[in-house]
Amino acid sequence: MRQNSVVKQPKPFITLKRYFLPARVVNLCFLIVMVCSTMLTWREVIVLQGAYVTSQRSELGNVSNALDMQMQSAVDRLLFFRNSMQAALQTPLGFKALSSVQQAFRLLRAQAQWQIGFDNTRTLPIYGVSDDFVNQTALLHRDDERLPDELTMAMELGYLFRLSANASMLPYQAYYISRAGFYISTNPVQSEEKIIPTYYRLLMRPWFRGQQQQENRNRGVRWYTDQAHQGREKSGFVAVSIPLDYQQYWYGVLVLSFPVRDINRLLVKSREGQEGGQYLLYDSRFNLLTSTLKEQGTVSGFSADEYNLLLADMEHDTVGGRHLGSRYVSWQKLKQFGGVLVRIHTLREGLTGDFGHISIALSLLWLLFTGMLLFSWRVIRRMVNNMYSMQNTLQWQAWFDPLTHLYNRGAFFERAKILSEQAHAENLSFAVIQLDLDHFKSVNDHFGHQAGDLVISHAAGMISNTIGEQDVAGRVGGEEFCILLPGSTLKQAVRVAERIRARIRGKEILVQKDITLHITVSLGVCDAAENGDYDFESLQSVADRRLYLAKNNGRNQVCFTDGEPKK
Ligand SMILES: Nc1nc2c(ncn2[C@@H]2O[C@H](COP(=O)(O)OP(=O)(O)OP(=O)(O)O)[C@@H](O)[C@H]2O)c(=O)[nH]1
Repeated sequence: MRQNSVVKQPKPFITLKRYFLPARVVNLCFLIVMVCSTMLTWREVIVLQGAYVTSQRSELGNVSNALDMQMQSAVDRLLFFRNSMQAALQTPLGFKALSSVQQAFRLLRAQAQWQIGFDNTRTLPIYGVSDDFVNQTALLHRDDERLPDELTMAMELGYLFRLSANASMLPYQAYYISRAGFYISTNPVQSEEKIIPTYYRLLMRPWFRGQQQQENRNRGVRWYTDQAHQGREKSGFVAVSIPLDYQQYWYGVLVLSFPVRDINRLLVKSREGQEGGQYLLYDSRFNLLTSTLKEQGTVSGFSADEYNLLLADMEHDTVGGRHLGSRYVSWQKLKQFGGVLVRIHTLREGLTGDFGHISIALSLLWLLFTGMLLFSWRVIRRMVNNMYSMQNTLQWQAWFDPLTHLYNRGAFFERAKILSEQAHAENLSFAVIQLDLDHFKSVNDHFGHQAGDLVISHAAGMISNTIGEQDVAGRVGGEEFCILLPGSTLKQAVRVAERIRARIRGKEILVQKDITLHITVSLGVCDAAENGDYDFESLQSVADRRLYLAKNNGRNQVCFTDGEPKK
């Protein structure tokens, strides 16, 4: 017997209702809100991350542009010096003072080391070595014809070196190293015995050796770098040099050298005003030149794997960045000497900066929102579940009788109307059984109301178990039941009624401790075919009339005619 609904609903609607249970709808809504809020927060995080990366690159860009500018101006100066020197060689000045330099040289040239300190407030001293030193050293050559002009040119250059003395952010040392066994420098020697070692060291530098004809065929500007080794920080440099040639003769080399320690100072200074971050400067082969890390000069700042990852990135781009563990590493190739400036920003630095504060606030907001969402989801889920079960209970109570679990009178009549109309429309037979417990009052009177209830519910159980799937039973009065049998003829309905009567009669009901009862029922049966009338109320009144015929005739029997009932 189907008892789930009085009014039949279309199948798709029932399926939809099953899937869209209120609890499921609540789950779905909250899930959508949570996914959307998480996606929105995630989007914010991505935008924030983009802004962070941009800020890192811009900080790095500022420093690397400053470095590049310093080095570009060094190149400009170098070219200016070279052109001035060529002009000086072409048109030597005829000042008397300058010719005294040549005289001084003639007197000193045989000495192991010498210095011509002429007009030191205007120009720079010339430091030199002996003829023997020059003769014994490959690459050096003292050409007596060219020497006078070169010496006066050197004095003029000293004047220019002084004029352009360092006012720049990045100090440099300027040198002219002549192949004729002398040099001038903005970095004066402390004592005369240092002239030979200094000159020798300058000759050994790649910036000098690298300017030989076969090494630098187009005779242009060349950059050279040397790492600052541990404990020998002073030795590191980034230098730009150019050969001085005139009338196909290689006179010497002009060099502007940036000591690594000064570059380091510039990098340390650049960090001021920035939100943390450390800088590492690498040469074109990605060897560390200097870094602002504490362990400066001793570490590259990266593990071998990280180092290789960065190298791979740098193969194709001139600027980039990536997260390495908890650090963000941005890098930019410098235009001037092929070096790479790297900025490392740690998570700790990031968290204490603006982006960190915004990220923390964003995460906390998301956590708060999600927490509140989950909390309200639990509350609403519980409320919806309670309301749903309450609604089901109320609905059940509106349709069903709590004692027998059969349709109550109102719901049964509604259902009966629908089923009788359906049977009529489909021209099906339609039978009705009206049933009443016999002498039920005496059960109440003898054994109490509770025992009476027990008897009623037992009788209802037996009715339910006896009727077919398509049949519908309802409790239409205190101990009165009605059964609809759509598709059953009168004969079939009488057989069902008989079965019910026999079963109830045969059942021993325990009403009190040690007390059992046998009860009987009287039944009236009719069907629509008898009068061709499908109106349920008419059918029920016929069945009721026959029920009373059965009662009058002695009870415990089925009556299906309006004449003499049949026992
Ligand atoms: N225990 C109990 N008794 C009920 C309930 N509803 C109605 N009754 C009682 O059922 C009895 C019906 O008695 P009557 O209508 O006089 O009929 P009867 O005693 O069954 O006798 P006949 O129908 O003539 O065989 C009344 O005493 C009602 O109080 C119920 O829900 N529980």
